Amino acid sequence: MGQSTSNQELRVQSEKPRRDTSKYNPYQNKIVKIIANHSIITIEIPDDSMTCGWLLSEVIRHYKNEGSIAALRTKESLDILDEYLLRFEKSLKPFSSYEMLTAYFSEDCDDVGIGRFNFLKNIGIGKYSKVVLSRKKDTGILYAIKILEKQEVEKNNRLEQVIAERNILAQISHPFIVKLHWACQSDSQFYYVLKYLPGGELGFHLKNIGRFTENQAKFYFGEILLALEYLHDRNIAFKNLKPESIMLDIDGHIKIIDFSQAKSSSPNPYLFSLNPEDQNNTESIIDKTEDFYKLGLLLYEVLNTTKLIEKPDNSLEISESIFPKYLSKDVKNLIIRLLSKDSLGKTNKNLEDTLKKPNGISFEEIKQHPWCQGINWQRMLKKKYTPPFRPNLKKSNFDPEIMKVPVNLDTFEGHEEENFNFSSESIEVCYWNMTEILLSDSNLPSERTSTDAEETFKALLHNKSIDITENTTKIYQEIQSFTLPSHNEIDEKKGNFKSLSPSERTNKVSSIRSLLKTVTGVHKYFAEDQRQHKNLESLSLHIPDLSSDVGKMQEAVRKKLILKDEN
Ligand SMILES: Nc1ncnc2c1ncn2[C@@H]1O[C@H](COP(=O)(O)OP(=O)(O)OP(=O)(O)O)[C@@H](O)[C@H]1O
Repeated sequence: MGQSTSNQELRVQSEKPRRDTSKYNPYQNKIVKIIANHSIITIEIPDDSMTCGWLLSEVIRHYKNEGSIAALRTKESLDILDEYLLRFEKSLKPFSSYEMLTAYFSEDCDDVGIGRFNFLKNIGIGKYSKVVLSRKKDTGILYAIKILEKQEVEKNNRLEQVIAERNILAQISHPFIVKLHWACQSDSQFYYVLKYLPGGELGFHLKNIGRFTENQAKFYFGEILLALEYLHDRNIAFKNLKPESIMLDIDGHIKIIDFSQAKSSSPNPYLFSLNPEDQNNTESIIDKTEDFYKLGLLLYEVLNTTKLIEKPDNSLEISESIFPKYLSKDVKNLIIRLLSKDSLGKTNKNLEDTLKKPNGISFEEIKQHPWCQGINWQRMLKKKYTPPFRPNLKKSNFDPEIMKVPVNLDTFEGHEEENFNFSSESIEVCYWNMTEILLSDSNLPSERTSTDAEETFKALLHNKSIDITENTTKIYQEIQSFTLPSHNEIDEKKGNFKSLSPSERTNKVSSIRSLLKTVTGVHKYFAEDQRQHKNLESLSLHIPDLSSDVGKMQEAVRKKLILKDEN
């Protein structure tokens, strides 16, 4: 390592990307200062296209002291901006000049359980659980950890439901549903390690705003409907739809959380006999009907300043008078259709019809309903519509009272509850493997098939609110078709690299690289970029153990970016 720089201020002019200097550039370069141990690193941001990934890589490149920087965070630990800094593809625009940030140093951790995390603060208190914002010690990534007391679970006879919640979350992957990364346990608690959603509850924003306009409500309704459709297609009933179970991600798109009431029935209801007496089937229809009904209540609630209250017999009085005058005829009609509890085939002729249209309305009918005209459902699924509301990046979206409650946790590892522990790492390892293949110059031999990977990255890139972990399932599928063919197969394999001419190959590799640069925010990764920067030399990359999480990918990117000692 070079000479010690502690207690010294490092002032580093970052290499600016090539641009046409003949044109006048009125942009005033922003300065960001990063406290790393006892030194301060000053980075000049050349322009607004620079990303959080780029900033992190610059800081790592310039830091020469002990320790490995894993992430950046705000000085005052503002949770939403801390999460923003971890999303590599995000622009540095929201940061003002002379912003002061702090480096987070990777902590070694051999623990395989909940000890891998540092608990930061309470962000939610539910009926059965508390939710704590936590940072993974090695990667610096933030997660929301939902914690349930085993004693309480037992007392309320909820073990079956707790395991069901874990099983359901482990098998699903959808842009509008929270992702479960790990499930683990101690002697006294269960933990679900979930993706952290810094935008707060929809209910929290609804309270602040009062009510949504029909257009705003349509956006949320559409994203929720797609999540419900995905669940019902897999025979999962959510059963817990309310503004508090819908959270906003950093861009304002929704994610459904809280599967504490969810129920999963037979994988295929049509495998059941069509006997209306069939207990399971009937229950499954009722559960799904409940989702439509609650969707109706939710739509009413977000458009009004009040909730619809059920009578003691659980019925609702539905008439024109319950609707305020400003609502359109179409939305009133849709709410009434959704609130109809006519689910058990009273009007449907047989059970098969009922299964397709659980409460007299099907997903297709809702999508075709006049109020939903104009929604392009494919666009909606790809998050192409701009959210009506973007969470404030400068202030927390969580209840300050809850955050004041101190975090007090027992982390003793204890006996295993069968079927509880879970890890999404295998999927992430595949993501890592693929990234490694694409990143490594020497590892791009002719026999690799690049098309699937390229398509994946393209798809990721087109989705503006790209979220690396959210796309891991898709990437997992892609990696399956990205296996290295045996030598005998190489020549026969159509579409592989070998079948491309040298110039086609170069084009393909360079397009994959440019996609990857955009995705990771790391712009000076490859040898050809590095040649332009004398100081930058790629270190040979050796990651002995790939059985870790996506953070390894970041670590590898960082390692490659470490500057060779200038002396
Ligand atoms: N992934 C997440 N990111 C950020 N905050 C979250 C996340 N998951 C939950 N929370 C916060 O924690 C609160 C409680 O979580 P959740 O609703 O899952 O718990 P619960 O005990 O099942 O609650 P309920 O009382 O609704 O049954 C949520 O309302 C939300 O504010």
